[in-house]
Amino acid sequence: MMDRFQESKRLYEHLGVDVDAALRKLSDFPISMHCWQGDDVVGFDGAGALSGGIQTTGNYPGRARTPRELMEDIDAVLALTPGKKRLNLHASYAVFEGDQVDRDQIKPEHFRPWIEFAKDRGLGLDFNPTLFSHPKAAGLTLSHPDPEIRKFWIRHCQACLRISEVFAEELNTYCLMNIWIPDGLKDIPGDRMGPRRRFMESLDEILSLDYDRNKVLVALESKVFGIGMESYTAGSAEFTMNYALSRGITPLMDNGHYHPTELVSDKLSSMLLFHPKVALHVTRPVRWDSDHVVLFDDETKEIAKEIVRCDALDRVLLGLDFFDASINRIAAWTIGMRNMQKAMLYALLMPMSRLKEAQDKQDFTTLLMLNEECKTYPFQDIWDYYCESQQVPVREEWFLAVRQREAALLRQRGD
Ligand SMILES: C[C@H](O)[C@H](O)[C@@H](O)C(=O)CO
Ligand SMILES: [Mn+2]
Repeated sequence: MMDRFQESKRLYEHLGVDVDAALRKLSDFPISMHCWQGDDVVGFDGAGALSGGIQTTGNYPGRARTPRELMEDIDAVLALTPGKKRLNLHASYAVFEGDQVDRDQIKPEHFRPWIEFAKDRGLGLDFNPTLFSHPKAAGLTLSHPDPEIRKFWIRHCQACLRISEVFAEELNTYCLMNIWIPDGLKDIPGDRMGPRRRFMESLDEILSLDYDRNKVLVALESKVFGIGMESYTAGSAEFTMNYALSRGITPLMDNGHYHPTELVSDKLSSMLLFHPKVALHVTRPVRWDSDHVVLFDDETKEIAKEIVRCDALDRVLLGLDFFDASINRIAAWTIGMRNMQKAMLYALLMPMSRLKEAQDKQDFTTLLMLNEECKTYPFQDIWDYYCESQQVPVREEWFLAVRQREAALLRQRGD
């Protein structure tokens, strides 16, 4: 492998790319791994059916049912994925060793197993209040006309701020706490301003808590529609971008949350001009916000290229967000995590300064030629070398480990 790597490295260097620097940057760039692919976004607080206009489809056997099973599955994926990782939790994954409490009463102690899990693996923890799959989330939450419902979810989000602070303190890294609400309407609204004003006021109350803004980065995730809320969402892109900019929190773009012809890769540079940090949920929408497994496809590569072109590896907080229950969940996670790393490496191996120079000179012929020729450079040799250097399986060898584990897993967990 080393001979192929050295030969391919020379080709990239001839193109003007510093391969060693690319590998170093890649190994330092964290991907936040979403916990919810492992159990179909069910969680452990008895939430029951997934609500909020999102859906997991499929019923492949072996879903993780307990914190221990989910942690085992996360470990299985970590062993197959190169690079730096963080773990992204939802509040509904609280572990109640004593009496269970409602979501507005959760405390850091309810996440102690996760803190120890992350500490033992050198992982940072990111966090999400869970404003769905709950009796008080039957439609609207932070934008609800009933002040008691709003106050419940405000208390929940403030409880999550305290938990996020403890995550950051104990793991000695920031915690990104991302707020997404499902609030929307199935059909044409009679009042678009009211819910958005209430949402804004609820967020202001949440952020009035004296939390450590150096440790906890609050993000706000937009959405354009959901199942059962096709006609209106309170947290539209315009709302979340303006709220985040005006309050100094972090906007989060999920590339499944826009109209089909809109591309997050095209939005990122604009956001980076006005925000110190931008958070992402990289996913794959198919016909709708279907949360398919991330592919090594053009848009995933283009998002990665924009992060590199904008020199924003320390300003873009990248997490994955997909949940596919139709295939082996460990394989789904591993494919998505490895593909995001591949896309970042692919971008880091692009001759960005030459592409920019060609564009600035309006030499669009060279620009097109370079973009196209780069597609057939020996990326695979560099990727294989990277996996080997990160002590993870090369090419499809990771799949053997998944299949070997699956048989025992299915005997233990059944359907
Ligand atoms: C589980 C996540 O909070 C959820 O997927 C959210 O990020 C989203 O994208 C909803 O469509
Ligand atoms: Mn998302």
